Amino acid sequence: MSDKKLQAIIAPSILSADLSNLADECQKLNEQGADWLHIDVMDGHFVPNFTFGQTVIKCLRNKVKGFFDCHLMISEPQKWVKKFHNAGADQYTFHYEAVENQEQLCKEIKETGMRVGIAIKPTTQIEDNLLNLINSNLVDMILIMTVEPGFGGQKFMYDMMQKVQLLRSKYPTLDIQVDGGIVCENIDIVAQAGANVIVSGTGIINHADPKKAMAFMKERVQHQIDSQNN
Ligand SMILES: O=C(CO)[C@H](O)[C@H](O)COP(=O)(O)O
Ligand SMILES: [Fe+2]
Repeated sequence: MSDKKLQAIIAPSILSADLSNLADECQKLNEQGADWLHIDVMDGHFVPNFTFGQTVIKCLRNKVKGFFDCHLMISEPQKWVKKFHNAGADQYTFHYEAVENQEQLCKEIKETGMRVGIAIKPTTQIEDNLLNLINSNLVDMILIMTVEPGFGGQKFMYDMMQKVQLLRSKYPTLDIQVDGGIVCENIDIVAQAGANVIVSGTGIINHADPKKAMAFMKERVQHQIDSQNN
């Protein structure tokens, strides 16, 4: 992990897109400067909302290039690793709260070649077990939720920045993602806390100029990374 260089990554959440026209919407986001496409998978059980599953991702993969950053807000995420890999997912971010043996699941995801992400809800603290998983190099990214998972368009929770700061102080090159309520107006707060992977749904897609919003967010986050390293 130590020779890795931290990069600003902008990952618009397609949850806010016109879902009747998803492939075109994804292509448009790619052309407008998305680094990753953030795909929110919800099962109506782990969270009180439904979105799409691996069948939709497989269809998208046939038409859309780029990195599919899949955020699994589902119970029993261990049951879907191979299916999502076969569908074309590039990263499999499961919720820490949804599994008992996180280490085993990390290994199973790694074996497929997908990157491993672990998400934590606002009420979940960074406990020793999570740090041990990061220390074992089993985790590529930690997702600090800045809203309660389930819906787009919610209000950003400022107090989650303590978790981002804690992780960044311990792991200078770990990918730390933030997700929920992030807009151009609060990008400096997440950047200063140490997040480098930015998910934004309504903040980008409902912006008058999504290309400009992504470029602005990226510049602010990269500026913060560069100023920390100099
Ligand atoms: O995981 C999510 C919700 O659970 C979404 O990724 C997130 O809410 C993005 O939408 P917005 O930027 O509008 O808050
Ligand atoms: Fe998400």
